[in-house]
Order: sequence, then C-alpha cells, then structure tokens
Amino acid sequence: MPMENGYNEVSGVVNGSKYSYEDVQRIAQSVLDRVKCRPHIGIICGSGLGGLAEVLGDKEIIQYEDIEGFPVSTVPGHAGRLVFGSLQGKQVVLMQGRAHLYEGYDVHKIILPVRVMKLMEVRILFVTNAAGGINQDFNVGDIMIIKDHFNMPGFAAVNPLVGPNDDRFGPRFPPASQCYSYRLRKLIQETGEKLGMKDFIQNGVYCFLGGPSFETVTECRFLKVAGVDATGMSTVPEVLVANHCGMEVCGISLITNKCVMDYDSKQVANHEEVLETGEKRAKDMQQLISTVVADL
Ligand SMILES: O=P(O)(O)O[C@H]1O[C@H](CO)[C@@H](O)[C@H]1O
Ligand SMILES: Nc1nc2[nH]cnc2c(=O)[nH]1
Repeated sequence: MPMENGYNEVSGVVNGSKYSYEDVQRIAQSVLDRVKCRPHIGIICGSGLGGLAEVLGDKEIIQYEDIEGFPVSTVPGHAGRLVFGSLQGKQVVLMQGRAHLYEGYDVHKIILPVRVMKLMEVRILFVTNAAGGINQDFNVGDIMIIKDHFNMPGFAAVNPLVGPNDDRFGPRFPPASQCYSYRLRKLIQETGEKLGMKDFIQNGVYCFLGGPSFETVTECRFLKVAGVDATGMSTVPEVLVANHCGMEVCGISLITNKCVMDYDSKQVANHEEVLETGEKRAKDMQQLISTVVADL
C-alpha cells in the first residue's frame, strides 16, 4: 500500500500519493506478470500524440484503471492505456496519455508510471508533449527537441522529488542541468534531417506551468524574456524523476499553437487547435520516433 495519507513529519509535505520503492516494485511486477514484452524503451505520448501506438507490432494493452495507483487520464486526446509492443524490432512500452497536475493529481501520482517503467528495466525514455510556441520564430507544426526546461512550479516546491528520498531510486540532490540526453538530441536532429524534416525541427527550452488556464499575454512575455521557447502543462515532473533514477531522456514538443504575445490580439489558445495540430503532424512524429528507435 502507498505510504500513509496525510502530513508527513519527515518531509513536512502532504504525502498522500507517494509510493515507496516496495510499492513500485510490486506494481511493476504485477504489470510484467500480465505481458510477454520486456521493454528497455519507454515512450510517453502527449496530447493527441498517442497514435504512435497504432504502429506497434504484437500489441499488449493494459488500461490505466487496471493498474494499482496509476492516474487515470481525464483529458481528451489521452486514451489512458499502457501499450506494450515492438517498434522497429525493439520492445517498447508506450503510455497513450498522461496525467497532469491540473486534473487534480498530486505530483507524486503523476510520476508513478515513470518509476514503474524504471523498475521494469526501461532505460531510455521518450517524453512528448503538445506545447505553445513562445519563440516567435517557431511555426505551428514545428517539432522542438527539448534541450532544457524551466520548472516554474518548482519555485514553489512542486517537484516530484520533494519528500523523503529513497537512494534506491536516486540521490537526494540530483543535478538537473543535463536532463535531456545530448546523444539522443543529436540523433533526433540527424534523423529528422535525413527524413527531410529540417525545415520544421527546432531546438529549445520547455517551460512547465500548472495550467489549466492557458497563459496571459504578460506571462508569455515573461517566459520569452526568461529564455523559454515553448510552454505546456506536463513533461517536467516525469523528466525530473527519470533523470533522478538514471534513465536516458529525450524530450520532444510539438508546437501546436502560437502563444499570444500581443495585448490587442484576437487570437486565443484552445485545446481543439492543440489536438488538430497533433493530428496533422502525427505521421511525422511517428516516423521520427520510430526511425530513432530503430537506430538505438
Ligand atoms: O503536455 P500534454 O500532455 O501534451 O498536453 C498539453 O495540451 C493540453 C492543453 O491543450 C495541456 O495538457 C498541455 O500540457
Ligand atoms: N500552457 C500551455 N500548454 C499548451 N499545450 C498546448 N499549447 C499550450 C499552450 O499554449 N500553453
């Protein structure tokens, strides 16, 4: 069972959905008991990007609601299924949808699937998302290779590593300046160029915000000054935990809309546009990730 609900005297935080190492071991084993696949590669699909599951061979599917502790997705574009299968001859596990803070989940709950993947021996993690473009040189439909992130809620201690540390997962004070693998960033860039995607591949910094409101104009302008290229409401908690436990991480954002930078603009962000752009670029995202996986 998860650690006791309520206030944790050691960490001083409400620790209701924090899972111990033994809890995660048990959950990982219960998932492995249900599938034949033994993946070393994990893929988390962002809003509208779960179509990659369709190209997996020998699929084995488990609904999140059938896995102890897994947060159930409540957002359109997030199917809420763990899909095992083969991609380019490699065994992979793919999350078709994720949970977000704004759905009401505690940050410790959001990252549980990443720790479960770790204990299933996943070593390389692809994390994708839909994001708004802060960088005005970016176009809708661009694919941004994440080189770094800005954990804005982290300024208020919203970080999945808050609380007692279990060294079996990773160190108390993990560095976070190299969360995104240089090797995988280069591989994605080169692969994208070979596939003729150079014109819409970008590199940049992703900012995590709590949502669910999209940003105000002033917030967007602030992020631009802070050096952010794209913003969204996910990814960073998962990446911090993956980095903590020594996974090699590749982050990819699809720029689904341009953030509004002008106070008099008539444009407004909306989730329908996010999903539409995801649909339009789905095939390219699939081809890019599949080709990179083939080369691993
Ligand atoms: O980050 P993903 O899960 O791709 O979803 C993005 O799209 C939704 C907003 O349209 C938000 O949840 C935002 O984070
Ligand atoms: N915060 C945020 N998340 C997004 N996800 C997709 N587009 C956006 C956006 O413009 N802002």
